[in-house]
Amino acid sequence: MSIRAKICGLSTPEAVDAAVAGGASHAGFVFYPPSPRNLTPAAAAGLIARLPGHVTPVALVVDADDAAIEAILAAAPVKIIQAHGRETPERVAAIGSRFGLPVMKAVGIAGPEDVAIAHAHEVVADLLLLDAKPPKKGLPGGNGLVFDWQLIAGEAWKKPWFLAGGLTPDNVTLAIRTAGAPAVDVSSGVERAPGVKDLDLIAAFLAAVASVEG
Ligand SMILES: O=C(O)c1ccccc1NCC(=O)[C@H](O)[C@H](O)COP(=O)(O)O
Repeated sequence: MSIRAKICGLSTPEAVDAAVAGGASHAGFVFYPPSPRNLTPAAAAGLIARLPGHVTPVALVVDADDAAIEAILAAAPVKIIQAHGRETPERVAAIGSRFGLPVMKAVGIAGPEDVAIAHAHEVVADLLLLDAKPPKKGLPGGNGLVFDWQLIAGEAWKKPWFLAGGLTPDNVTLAIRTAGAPAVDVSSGVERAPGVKDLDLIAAFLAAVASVEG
């Protein structure tokens, strides 16, 4: 089976089209005002309209309350909610049942204790995204930081999962092989400046992923 790839933090039609052309399975849209990749729900809706049916639109939120998620869903027809803050398993379950959409819980991994936290989340989350732990100050994700893939090598997961954190066209092949990842997620590694996607890097990343035997 081929490795799936999500390009996150898309904010222009050109970048969306490059993700689709390169074979991305998921397209991520950030709804978090401090981020350089933040979008309004209306702007995201315009970008989602460009996606063919086989590319799944994902809304990335950070500790969002129900009203904020409602406002996103009222305008933007996303199919997965990516919870990328400090959401507890209880909050992840509540988001899923309130909005009737799959929830992908992002968990920062820096040590074995974080792997245990990810396993606690897989009981309620529909998907997991295993990412680098963010710095104490700054954005809770999208920082281009790599974590030690050996921490999850050989780990068995009950839910579908994505490997994230500092992936690039140059390291994604080794990352997939080391972590045994069935899917990957990238943002900074396909940018030429924070929030500015590079179309050639998107193509190179997706070509590297496609070249890995699943
Ligand atoms: O991208 C952001 O600005 C962002 C803001 C707040 C929380 C998460 C954010 N991004 C997460 C991602 O883009 C990805 O899901 C993933 O963490 C990969 O990021 P990167 O290391 O930049 O490839």
